[in-house]
Order: sequence, then C-alpha cells, then structure tokens
Amino acid sequence: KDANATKCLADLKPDGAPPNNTKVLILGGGMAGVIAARTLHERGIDDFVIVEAKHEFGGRMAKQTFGVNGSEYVIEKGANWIHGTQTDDGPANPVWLLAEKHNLSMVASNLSTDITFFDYNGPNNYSATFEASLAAVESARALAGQRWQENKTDLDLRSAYKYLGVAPKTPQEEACEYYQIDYVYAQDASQTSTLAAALSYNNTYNPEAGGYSDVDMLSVDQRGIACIVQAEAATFLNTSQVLFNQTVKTIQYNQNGVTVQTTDGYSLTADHALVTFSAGVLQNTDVVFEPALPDWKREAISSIEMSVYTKIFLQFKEKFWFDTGIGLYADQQKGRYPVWESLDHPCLFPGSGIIFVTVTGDYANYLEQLNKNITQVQLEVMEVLRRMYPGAPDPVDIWLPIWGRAPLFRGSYSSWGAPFVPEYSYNLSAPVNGHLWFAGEATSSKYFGFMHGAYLEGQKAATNIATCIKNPQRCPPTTT
Ligand SMILES: Cc1cc2nc3c(=O)[nH]c(=O)nc-3n(C[C@H](O)[C@H](O)[C@H](O)COP(=O)(O)OP(=O)(O)OC[C@H]3O[C@@H](n4cnc5c(N)ncnc54)[C@H](O)[C@@H]3O)c2cc1C
Repeated sequence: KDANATKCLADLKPDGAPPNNTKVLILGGGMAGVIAARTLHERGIDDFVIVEAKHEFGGRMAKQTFGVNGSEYVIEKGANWIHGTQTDDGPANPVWLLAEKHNLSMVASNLSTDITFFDYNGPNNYSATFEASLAAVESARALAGQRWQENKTDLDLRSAYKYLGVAPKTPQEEACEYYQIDYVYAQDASQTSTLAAALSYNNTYNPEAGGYSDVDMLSVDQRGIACIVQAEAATFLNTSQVLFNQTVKTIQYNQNGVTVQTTDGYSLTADHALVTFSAGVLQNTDVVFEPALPDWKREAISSIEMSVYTKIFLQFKEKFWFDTGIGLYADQQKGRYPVWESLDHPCLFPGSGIIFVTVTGDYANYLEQLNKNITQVQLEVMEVLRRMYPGAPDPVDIWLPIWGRAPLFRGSYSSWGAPFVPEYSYNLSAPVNGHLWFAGEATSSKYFGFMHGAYLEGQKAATNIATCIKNPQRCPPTTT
C-alpha cells in the first residue's frame, strides 16, 4: 500500500493566493467532494479547486476527542458505521474498500441481535416483540414494492403499519418500532416513506437484490473515520488544489460559467461548479444562488427531509451496564433516550467507561435547544439511565454535538417522506444551466443518507463533468 496513504492529511494548507479561472470548483470537501476531485484527476483533469469551510476534509465524517484527562478517546460525532461490505463476487461497498485501503480499524457489529432490553421498570426481555417489529418492517417493505408495481401512491410507514394491522400500541412495541425506523431514518414512522424504506433495504442491505451485504462495520480507528477521505486526498491532491477555511456565500452562474464569493472576500471563477453541500444547507439561506435556482430544483431541495440524529456521549469511572453492544429502552414517551450503545466493550474501547445514547427527530431538536444547558441534558439522561440501573453514579464527562443548527450541515442526513417522489431525487442531482452541478448523499436515490451514497454521487457527477469538458457536445443544456 502507498505509504503516503496511511497517514491522515488533516492540515493541507493553501500556499498563497487561490488559483483563479479553474475548470472546476468543487464546493465542499466531504466524501462527495473528495471523491469527485479524485474522479476528475483520474480522468486527466487537475485544473480544479476544492473550497471547504472547515480546516480539513470529512464533513459529516467527523471525530471528537472525548473523556477526562488521561482517559480520552476519539469518538465519532457523525458517521460511524460502514453499512454493507461485499457478498461473494457481488458489488462491494466503495466506502468499505476505501476503509480497507487506508487500514481503518473496524469491528463488525451486530445491530439486530446484540441487544439487552429495558423499560421504565428496569430490565424486561421483550425480544419476542422485537422479532415481531422486524417482521412488521418486512411486511411494510413488501407492501411498498407491491404498490409501486401497481402504480399506487407511496404510504408513510405509520399508515402502512396501520393498514397491515401491526401498528405499535405499548411502550415496548414503540421502542422496537423506534429501533427499526427512527433510529435508521432519524425521523418518525409518520414522516418516513415506505417506498424509501423498501428501496434502501433492497439496494443497500439485501445482497439478493443487488445490495452489498448485511454486515455493518463500526470504525474504532483513533485517527477518526474521516481519515479515509483525508488519506485518499493525500494520494492525488496538491496544496494549490485546496482552499480550506473558506465559506461560500454566493454562487453566481450564467451560460458562460460560475463565480463563487466567499465570506473572506475571495472571488473564484470557473467553467463549472459542483455543489456538494448538504440538503439542509441548500434549504437554508446560508448560500445564495444568483439567479435563484429554477423552480423544479427548489421544489426538489425543499421536498427532501433533513433529519437530526444526535449521539450523547457519557463517560463513567467504570462500566456498570449491559455486556451486549446495545441496550434498548422503552419509555412511556416514545423516543426519550431509547438506544444505548456501549463503547466499553471488549471489541471496542474496553475500560473506557463510555456509553452513548442516540435521540432523533423532534427529541434531537429539543436537545439542541438545551445544549447550552448541559446540566439539564445530564439530569434528563441520568433519569432514564437510573430507570435502567437504579443508583447509577453521575458521569465524569458528557458531550453532545450540534447538527440541526450547525450552519455547515443543518441536519444530520436526508430522508424521504411519503410525498417525496423519486423524480425529486433525479431533480436534486440534475445540473442547472450546463455549468452548475450537484452531488452528495441527498442526491442519491438508492443510498441517500449514507457515506456510500455520497461517494457514488461525487463519482457520478465528476464523471459527467469530465465528459462535458472533453466533449462539449455532451454537456447538459445551458438552459435552466
Ligand atoms: C450523526 C450522523 C451519523 C451518521 N451515521 C452514518 C453511518 O453510520 N453510516 C453512513 O454511511 N452514514 C452516516 N451518516 C451520513 C454520512 O455522514 C453522510 O451521508 C456523508 O458523510 C455525506 O457526505 P457529503 O459529501 O454528501 O456531505 P458533507 O459531509 O456534508 O460534505 C459537504 C461539505 O461542505 C462543507 N460546506 C457546507 N457549507 C459550506 C459553505 N457554505 N462553504 C464551504 N463549505 C461548506 C461542509 O463543511 C462539508 O465538509 C451520518 C451522519 C451524521 C451527521
């Protein structure tokens, strides 16, 4: 393996003024942006610049050092699992291949069976209810597939469950449904498209339907999972191709090209720009397009959901909890600190005393409002943990990230609601005016929400841009 590729390139600093008048500006240096750059390079186009607001590559692949002095660990505040590897000679998840290439430390985790069950009275083994909830999702997916073939409208998962007679009624059933739906799509069943649940299952997890595999690999690499894009960037980029710490505020486009203004006053021109900002950023006013994007594009951007998924990390002097990877907690209020994951596990960070709990959707939004008041968050979280373990001590450290209100993300990842028709997905990725291109996890109709969705979309957009640069007759129309 390339020796250069085993180190992380976290601090690629620009040397001098940014080059101007490039062929391509790649806006955003997450998975989609870096893979787009590599794809251009592979096609012989090196006249590009990546413009990134942060000081390093990775975007929503982002690490955090957590823990008290002397017991610190690198944890992942964003993406942590590589969902799907490879089955026999079938297609391989490209992110898994990238992780292998850069020697990422990963552990296979079993998210479906390695669970201890709790409710508000303490331990309570409702694994049979859990099995039933797995069957309910299967039925809903089958229903979606059947309705799709019959040209019927999509249903949200709540309606599908009611229709199938499997809607949850008890707190335990609700916790199981949460684990199958909210914990994956970061939104409630009533907000989630049944068709999308079927699509992501068929294309991502089910090898028989062309997916990768049902194996989930958890990164435990102390360089952070973003290392795989940083190390990949180090294999082909030079410093003049990167502009870190520059936040794009305006994107002007016309039939000749694109001009991008940053908050530091840089004005960069190019023949093409590839926008890889999250759907949440595009839904807000942080970046202004001049002229405004056409109606079909704005409708698609506005129609996708940008959900919030928040992990709250706690460190204790020592572990006192379950030995499985996951503890599922059923509260009387659905979504209240339901999924607990132990990092103090023989395969992960033994002796770390770290556990984290995930909240999503409205609950995550509520917590973001509380963030300034970490004492209140701790009180709430510990109230639940003490229902699971009466007498549990206070943590020595607690931390949670902000995603929904973070100006560079405006949410954790995208998801489809029932009104989101697949044509919107096509419109999300479609270029505007022949010079403005779009890629990122949200533009993927198969793998939206995932790192591999971002990877494949970055690759696809850059392939199309390279084709256009080399064969202008194959460029998209210069109309909006
Ligand atoms: C909490 C959480 C958990 C997740 N868990 C998983 C998981 O386990 N597995 C999985 O596969 N996926 C997971 N994901 C999703 C995964 O992280 C994303 O799908 C993927 O990383 C998106 O890559 P991207 O390139 O499309 O976007 P981004 O990573 O958002 O990249 C866009 C880049 O643009 C930059 N940017 C934004 N605005 C501007 C601006 N105005 N000017 C300049 N730069 C700007 C950002 O800083 C960012 O670097 C998770 C995400 C989160 C937040």
